[in-house]
Amino acid sequence: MKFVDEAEIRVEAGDGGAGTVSFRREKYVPDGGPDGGDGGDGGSVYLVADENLNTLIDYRFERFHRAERGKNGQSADCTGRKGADLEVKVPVGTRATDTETGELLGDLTKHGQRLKAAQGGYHGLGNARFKTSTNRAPRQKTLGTPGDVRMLKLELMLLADVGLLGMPNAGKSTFIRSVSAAKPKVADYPFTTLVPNLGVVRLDAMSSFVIADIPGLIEGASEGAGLGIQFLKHLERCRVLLHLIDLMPADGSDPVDNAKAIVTELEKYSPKLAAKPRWLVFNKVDLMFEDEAQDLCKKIADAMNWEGEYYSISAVQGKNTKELCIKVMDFIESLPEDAIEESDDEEVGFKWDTYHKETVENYEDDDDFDDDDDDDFDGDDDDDFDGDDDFEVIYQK
Ligand SMILES: Nc1nc2c(ncn2[C@@H]2O[C@H](COP(=O)(O)OP(=O)(O)OP(=O)(O)O)[C@@H](O)[C@H]2O)c(=O)[nH]1
Ligand SMILES: [Mg+2]
Repeated sequence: MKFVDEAEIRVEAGDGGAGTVSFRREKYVPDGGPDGGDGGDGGSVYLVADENLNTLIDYRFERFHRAERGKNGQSADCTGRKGADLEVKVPVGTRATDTETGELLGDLTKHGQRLKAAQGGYHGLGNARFKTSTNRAPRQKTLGTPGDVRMLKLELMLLADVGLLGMPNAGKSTFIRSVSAAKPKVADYPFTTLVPNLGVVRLDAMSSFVIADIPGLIEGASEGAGLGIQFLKHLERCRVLLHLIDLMPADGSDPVDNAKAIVTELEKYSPKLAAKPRWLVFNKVDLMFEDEAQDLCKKIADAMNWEGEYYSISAVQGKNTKELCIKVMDFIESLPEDAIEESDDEEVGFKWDTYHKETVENYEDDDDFDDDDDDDFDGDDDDDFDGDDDFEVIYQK
């Protein structure tokens, strides 16, 4: 399953600093010559691929990125300092496009790869540069050129490594909430989840995987019951499926029947999908005593003639969930690289969880997006030819 994560950002390179007009003024040096220094170049903005990042979500909040402006030249032939470059870190796999021209800037495919997204302005010249034999006291200077300003679309294709499968209310969304930062809605009625959700499970700085939560399946889904099987197509590219089974369904249904129904629907949908590595995950062990739960899990697995892996967890209490994720990670890492199928599958609109959505909405609501009250960064007053600081600006620290 391919999820598309995307964000639109504005990058502004720094303007070049202006040259200055100045004359040497010193005791006992009458009519000192011109000594106005050049300005410094403006800083450029670079996109840098960083394998520690998994998503572009942060760039939905931090939308404006500006490199430092070059300082103006000063008297006594002092050249202005160059503006610092700004590095915008993005996950490996990010593609950047200029939204105005549609130009593809490039794909960042390797850790550490740098892509210049906006060129800094060139410095202006000070009056010392204009001194000639005929003009000993030039009053010319030039301004620096403005830095590039671009709107960029960043896109990241994410491949879900793990897919969650199960009846409504099995606890799929609860599970993804407990193991990742994703916060899809959880409720005790069927079909709470209506669109796929994605979570990134991070075990440590070096290992993480992407997990997809899809709406529940019910018996007859292949004939259109419930929400049907349309969402199963999102699991086709996963490397392992976790089939969640509610040990004690609130509607009194039999967990064995429920589990078998899911397998039947899966087979009807696609034998290929049904043949994928699939593990049974018995959920809600907190509802009974430990040994009772273990007996029941075994009973269900036997009734299904299950010979593969099975685990028991409590998604709500986070019991055994970490252990399960470690097993999943080990399994994924043990697969040969070429087991990853490339697909030109249609893209799936990516839904971040409600938590992120609400945060974005609140952010937009409180309307201080173009508040420039904290603009004390522009202390260097003179020749600041872009007076339009209507944006929240992220500065290089
Ligand atoms: N006791 C207990 N309840 C759980 C556990 N996991 C989930 N639940 C409850 O089961 C109900 C359904 O959970 P969801 O996570 O929404 O289930 P789902 O599989 O995502 O359901 P759909 O989105 O409708 O397909 C909620 O009331 C959860 O609080 C668990 O480990 N123990
Ligand atoms: Mg759900």
